[in-house]
Amino acid sequence: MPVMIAPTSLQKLANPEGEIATARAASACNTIMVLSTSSTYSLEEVAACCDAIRFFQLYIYLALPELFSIVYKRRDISAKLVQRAENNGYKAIVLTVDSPRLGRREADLRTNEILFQFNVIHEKLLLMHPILVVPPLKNLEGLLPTKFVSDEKGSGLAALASGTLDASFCWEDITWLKSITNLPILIKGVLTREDAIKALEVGVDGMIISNHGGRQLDYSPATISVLEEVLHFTYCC
Ligand SMILES: Cc1cc2nc3c(=O)[nH]c(=O)nc-3n(C[C@H](O)[C@H](O)[C@H](O)COP(=O)(O)O)c2cc1C
Repeated sequence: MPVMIAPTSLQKLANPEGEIATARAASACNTIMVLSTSSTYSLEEVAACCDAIRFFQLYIYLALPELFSIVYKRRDISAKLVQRAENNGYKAIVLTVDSPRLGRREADLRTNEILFQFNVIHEKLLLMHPILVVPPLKNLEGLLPTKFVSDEKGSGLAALASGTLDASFCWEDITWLKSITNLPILIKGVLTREDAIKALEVGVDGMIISNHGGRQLDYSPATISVLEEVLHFTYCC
């Protein structure tokens, strides 16, 4: 069965129905939908609007450093998301492991985008900074502070990611993830044979070979060029 990954909140800028439209299309085409943590419709809303088989894509969170002087891990946030996915009939967790940091977003740097709104949209700010204002990330309402303001320069999106995503998440943490859910766990972002071996050792149920669109780490190999290496290994096991 084909799998469709709904890319996130930015989708809503192109289509006001965002992931709801993707979910309906997935139902109609008998396709599995993977809903992003960062979706603009909540995982409950998406579950209520379609009978497609749905997986939930998970990021692992930190507290925002702007509001807490010490950065600390917020596994509780990820755990709550996993619980909600389970309660709402999602059939697997897709753990994204390839974007501990965002890439150098040159378009953001060029436009000197200075402000990024997290969970809040102010019309006035939209007029001042029409380049990128991300719509509210509904899955995180009540779990993370609602407002995030980036540094004066650079990509607000990259600042948000480095301030909220836990770049220290490692193989041992998959044991933790497995301990909090009975859902199968897929990891998204495997690109090497070594990582595929490690993934099986820690007990993941599936892998998505991906370089996140080639837009995070510089010099990531093209997915097609590593496919054979990873698949060959998997078939051999
Ligand atoms: C606008 C946009 C938003 C994305 N958001 C997410 C996301 O929230 N979570 C995620 O795991 N991947 C996200 N991705 C990456 C895609 O899921 C996917 O990995 C990428 O388009 C490359 O496709 P591939 O994985 O088939 O190589 C996003 C991609 C784009 C273009």
